[in-house]
Amino acid sequence: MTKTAIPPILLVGFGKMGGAMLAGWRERGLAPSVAVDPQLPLPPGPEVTVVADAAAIPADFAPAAVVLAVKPQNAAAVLPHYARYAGKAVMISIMAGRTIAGLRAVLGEQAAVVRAMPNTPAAVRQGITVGCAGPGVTAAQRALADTLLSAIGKVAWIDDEALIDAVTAISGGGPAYVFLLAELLEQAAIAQGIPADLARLMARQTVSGSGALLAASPEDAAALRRAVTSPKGTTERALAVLMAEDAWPALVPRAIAAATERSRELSGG
Ligand SMILES: NC(=O)C1=CN([C@@H]2O[C@H](COP(=O)(O)OP(=O)(O)OC[C@H]3O[C@@H](n4cnc5c(N)ncnc54)[C@H](OP(=O)(O)O)[C@@H]3O)[C@@H](O)[C@H]2O)C=CC1
Ligand SMILES: O=C(O)[C@@H]1CCC=N1
Repeated sequence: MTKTAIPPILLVGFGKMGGAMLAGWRERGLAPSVAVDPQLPLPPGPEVTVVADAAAIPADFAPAAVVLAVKPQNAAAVLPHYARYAGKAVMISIMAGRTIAGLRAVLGEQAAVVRAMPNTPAAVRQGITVGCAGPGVTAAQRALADTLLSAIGKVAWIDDEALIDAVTAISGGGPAYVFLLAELLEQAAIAQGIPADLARLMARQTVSGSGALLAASPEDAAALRRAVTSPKGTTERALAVLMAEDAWPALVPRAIAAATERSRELSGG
């Protein structure tokens, strides 16, 4: 018998993030669901009916949750087609920047909206999602959202919606910064004369192995960093470059501030 831990979902936008969430839900056991995307990507499996637009959703389909995973710039055009589910299903938006008030202005005041910010490790159920429940979200709806989001990784809830812009910058986009590090390590290895295949393996395994160690260890990140850094050794030399005042300690906060500001800009446009 198929395990269905996840109730029927209507997934609107089946791109990189929506697709990653769907992969996580399917692995967990997904009740028959519908995904809408004009791209009609590869059939994702028998439990998901893929349709090109809202008009093609079976009339009798009654989702427990509608997950809005289109680009924020498409929200104004796409959302009105889903207002008919508001008041019945909990509406879970993962769109960067789009506020609960802005979503309810389009979906109707009866819409129970959860604004959530996941990340792509959801595809392997290693994501982190931070959620914020809007007005009218019942305890049962919040519990349902928690079930859905827990199926793709860790979940935290906050009351102050304004913090979601910074969440977007840190954990929403964070995987990109980690993947950039893997790219740069690989390139630096090649520049030092290491064969490309080995450079790729070393970079990937160093990033994923460090992540696994961080996840498994009770130590904080700084302690794990110090454990690598032998006094007067090689790592110390590299960290002197990376931790210089104008290097990562300045660049990372600047990058996060830029992304946070962009999330705020996306609230309206
Ligand atoms: N990527 C990430 O790591 C994260 C993304 N997010 C948020 O998730 C959302 C999606 O991002 P992402 O997956 O990267 O973007 P994608 O462009 O990969 O996915 C969005 C998908 O929605 C499709 N789409 C466009 N119009 C409609 C429509 N009318 N109905 C249904 N689907 C439609 C797009 O098709 P087409 O290409 O033709 O437009 C595309 O396939 C964004 O709001 C983003 O802010 C949140 C956290 C992390
Ligand atoms: O780059 C973006 O706008 C989205 C939100 C967080 C990750 N990707």
